[in-house]
Amino acid sequence: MTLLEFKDLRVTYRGSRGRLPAVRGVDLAVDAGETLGIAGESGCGKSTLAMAVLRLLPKSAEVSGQILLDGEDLLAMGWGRLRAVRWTGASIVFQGAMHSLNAVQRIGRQIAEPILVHEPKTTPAQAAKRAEALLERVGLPPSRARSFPHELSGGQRQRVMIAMALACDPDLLIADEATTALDVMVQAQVLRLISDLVRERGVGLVMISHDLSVLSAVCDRAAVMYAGRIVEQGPAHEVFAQARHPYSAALGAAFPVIGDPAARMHPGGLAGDPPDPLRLPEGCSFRPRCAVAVERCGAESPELLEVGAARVSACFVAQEGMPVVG
Ligand SMILES: Nc1ncnc2c1ncn2[C@@H]1O[C@H](COP(=O)(O)OP(=O)(O)OP(=O)(O)O)[C@@H](O)[C@H]1O
Repeated sequence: MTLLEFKDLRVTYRGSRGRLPAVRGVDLAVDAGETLGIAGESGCGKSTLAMAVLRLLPKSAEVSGQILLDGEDLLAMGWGRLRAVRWTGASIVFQGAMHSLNAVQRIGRQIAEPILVHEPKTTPAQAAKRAEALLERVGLPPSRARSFPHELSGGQRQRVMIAMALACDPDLLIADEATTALDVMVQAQVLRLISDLVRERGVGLVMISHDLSVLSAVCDRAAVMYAGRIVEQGPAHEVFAQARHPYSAALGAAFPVIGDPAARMHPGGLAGDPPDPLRLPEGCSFRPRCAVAVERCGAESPELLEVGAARVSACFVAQEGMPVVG
């Protein structure tokens, strides 16, 4: 059953330099209990997509299309309904979310707060008990409920944010670079924790990262974004190990998993910079950085089309069945 669906989502920021198209027509679906990774370099529109789900974008953002959560359009609903959906329907953990904890409030109280707001029949004692159980589930001693944020390490605070995001049993969790600010060892532990928790609770997960190898380790499916569009989508390990778009291949090579034989399949890496969204090139947006571009790529923008079982790619070369690594 489809849990979350983006239908032709477009987000344009109005600014002093003009209108900046950050998301340019994204169609994407996540099933209940499924884990979807979204990969791409900085600036490709991943966070804009994530923020759009809970309507957290700044006023300068013009949004069109639909974002359906359980069939209900989040972009069309009133603020009252939206407040009810936040935390219970969908919740989000940001990069560096640990800095958004309230410095002068105990951890347990902060985790209990969304429970008390969204479940008015719950007593403060019951909410406190649930907060302790959640702390335990994210690998922290329940006694930490009495701690203040400054008494915890960065990794522990990020675990608290995950506990808080899951406090009201949402159907969907969005993790936007949720482990990027942590050191590598802690990153791996927190990633495993998120993946265990969503599977055990049947929560749908959208995990956003610039690192395709991270997503391939955690997610069922992966979508790769470039210049505001999805350019490839498929089973996560396949997108990483056998990319069907030259950008995914380069992204996979830029962050190879040490010791993974798949890492050797993509020589090269990621040279050059993504295009300025205000001055996108003619034809395919990736063409200026692409080693396998053909003449047509400079004239036409490729659609996202099927290139194999459960695989889609917006690349003319892949659509012709040719190798995407030069
Ligand atoms: N509030 C804003 N006003 C104007 N432009 C913005 C705003 N937020 C983001 N942008 C621009 O929109 C584009 C997409 O940004 P976004 O943050 O969604 O990308 P991202 O892939 O999440 O990158 P990062 O990983 O660096 O956050 C970029 O060109 C960015 O400069």
